[in-house]
Amino acid sequence: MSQAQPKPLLGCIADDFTGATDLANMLVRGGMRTVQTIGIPEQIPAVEADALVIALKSRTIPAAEAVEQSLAALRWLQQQGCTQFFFKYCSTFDSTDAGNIGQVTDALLKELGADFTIACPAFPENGRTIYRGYLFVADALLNESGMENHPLTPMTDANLVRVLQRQTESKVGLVRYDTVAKDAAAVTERFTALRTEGVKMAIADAVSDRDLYVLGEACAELKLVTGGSGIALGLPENFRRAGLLHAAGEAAQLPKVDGLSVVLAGSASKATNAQVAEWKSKHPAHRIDPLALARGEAVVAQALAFADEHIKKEPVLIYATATPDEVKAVQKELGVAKAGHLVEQALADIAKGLRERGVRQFVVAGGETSGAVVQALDVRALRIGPQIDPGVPATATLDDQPLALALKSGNFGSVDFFEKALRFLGGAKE
Ligand SMILES: Nc1ncnc2c1ncn2[C@@H]1O[C@H](COP(=O)(O)OP(=O)(O)OP(=O)(O)O)[C@@H](O)[C@H]1O
Ligand SMILES: O=C(O)[C@@H](O)C(=O)CO
Repeated sequence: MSQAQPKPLLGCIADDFTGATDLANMLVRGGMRTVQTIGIPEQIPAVEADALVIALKSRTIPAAEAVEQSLAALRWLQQQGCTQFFFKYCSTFDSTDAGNIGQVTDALLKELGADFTIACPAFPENGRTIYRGYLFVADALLNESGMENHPLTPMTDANLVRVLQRQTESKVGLVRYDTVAKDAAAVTERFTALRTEGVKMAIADAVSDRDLYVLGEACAELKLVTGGSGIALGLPENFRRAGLLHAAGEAAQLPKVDGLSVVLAGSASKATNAQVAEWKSKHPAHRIDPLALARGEAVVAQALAFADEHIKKEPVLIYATATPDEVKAVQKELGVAKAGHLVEQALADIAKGLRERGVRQFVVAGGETSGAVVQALDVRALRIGPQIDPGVPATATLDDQPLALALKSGNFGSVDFFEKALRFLGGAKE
């Protein structure tokens, strides 16, 4: 961004890569031209943007490191001229008692000299709603939704006030549904009351997009907003109302990217398991085995040899996706962190090998997995394009020879998502 260009308005810090594209997708839908960077960029992307989203990989690293990286990202965004800031985490509040949502929020508030923010992971379009502080995934409480089996951040308590309180010494409060059901003025009044009670962060109930628009409007004056992508629904309108957002026309245009295509899945979520099964019933697929990786077998070379047999004719899926029981068995043998790292590294190496073979369109399932893959592909920044499914846009790298990427959060996407995403990356509009 040169000095002559208008400054970005909203600066966002996301704790994982697919979460970043999810948020960017929401902002683009609201008419904000959005650029996502992979980590804090060394060079400023030379494009105009109303919102900047920095994708970190800080969800499951030690809290002190997550704080340090998030603060560095905040300072960079401040230097670019952003005036409001957003900390994006998962719509299923993925974290452990060790962090990192509470600690990062505390640090960002302090750095901004702010005394209050909300914490709202609700995303009704994808089935995440919050009532009386309890998070539901579709019809189930969070701790009965399958998220209790997550490989890295098992969620065993659906009461988000309790979950967040365990991650911070600041007082955590609640903006109840009865207030949100009124209007933005009632919510703002509640913010004031909570501040008086010494509350620094408040979980906000929301069961519909209407609630998110109300909350978004009430957040207009907050320096920091935290949550899932849903709470960003109402933010573009605040800038428009203030006469700051002039972007006209299409915020979601991408260059055309030709080349071979693949799907890489390292997510073990329910949705990804179903998507893998659907793909396998129709197309070539190859499974990578974490235990074979641990034994030092040539798993990457085998996967690339499989790809060589097929990719010139049709796209392939390479996956580590397994059932919760299979994942648990592997983790018992290798340890959670080692199992995750081995699989991520293998998929990252496979992605590099595939690019050398002419692959230009990558669909990647899983936030940690996407992080590993985009780092391996040396991706620096992404332009965000049209939505494929709620929470997942098509994207293209900001390079002379762009790659087309769809980075899917583990639990997002319809059962035929992989095929649909490849159609989008190939330039189709649906
Ligand atoms: N078969 C397996 N055994 C053990 N670990 C696995 C296996 N398959 C995947 N993993 C690991 O599980 C983790 C899944 O995390 P990832 O963030 O990629 O997916 P997700 O949690 O479903 O997605 P999101 O974070 O977007 O919700 C990764 O570290 C991955 O390497
Ligand atoms: O909010 C979500 O559910 C996703 O964007 C995500 O962060 C999953 O990793």
